[in-house]
Amino acid sequence: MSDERLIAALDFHTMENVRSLVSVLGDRVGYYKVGMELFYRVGPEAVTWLREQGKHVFLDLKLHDIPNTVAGGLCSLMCLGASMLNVHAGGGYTMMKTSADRLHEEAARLGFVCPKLIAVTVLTSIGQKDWDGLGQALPISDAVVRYASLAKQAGLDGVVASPQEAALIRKACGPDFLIVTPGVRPAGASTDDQSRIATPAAALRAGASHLVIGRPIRAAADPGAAADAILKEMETV
Ligand SMILES: O=c1ccn([C@@H]2O[C@H](COP(=O)(O)O)[C@@H](O)[C@H]2O)c(=O)[nH]1
Repeated sequence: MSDERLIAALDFHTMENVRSLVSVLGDRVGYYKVGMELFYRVGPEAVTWLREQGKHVFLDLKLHDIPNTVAGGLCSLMCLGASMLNVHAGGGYTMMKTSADRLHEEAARLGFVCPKLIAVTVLTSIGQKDWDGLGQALPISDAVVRYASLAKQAGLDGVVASPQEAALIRKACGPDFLIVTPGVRPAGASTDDQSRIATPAAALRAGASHLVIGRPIRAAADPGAAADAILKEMETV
């Protein structure tokens, strides 16, 4: 059976690819991530089709705009039935608070189950060189914890962060806060464009609640076997 701590990223641009991978993975995976590549090409069908297959969906569109615009966008996306939506914490406390408040109000008004709302802290592709180029004053890990604490104060359910910051976030934000970690790579796998990475077991041990894994499964010669190996490693934690 599936382990709902594993979220498989469907970074495809056709539904044919989606249907094929979901069929190969079968009951192993119950939670999928729909991101920009798929949603911008295919649209809402990507989410509604997965929901019809009984899968949970993290709709990872990383909204980043002024408070009213992000809140309105989230209320529109909520109608698709995803279990989790996200915004960029860099939009600030007011944007996150307005978003969380409006999403809860709209869900109550429509009688929907409110999706979890999480905030992207510092992208897992950002390494020290990129960070320095942005002229940031704080170390990456301090900035991530600061964003996570702001997200919690604003009423969000959790954050997206690298597994390397999971332990610090867990300490700062408590046991119920969602810590969704991309940048997860089985030992020896290609890092691709990710910078702040850890293995599945290390991410869970550090306190991640969910692991987002794309290419290590999707691009494997045998995606079913790759998912089985990851799930087996996750079972050890
Ligand atoms: O900081 C972030 C936020 C989101 N992502 C997304 O997660 C997956 C990771 O895919 P891999 O193939 O396992 O690298 C991808 O869809 C990203 O958009 C992230 O990597 N980092």
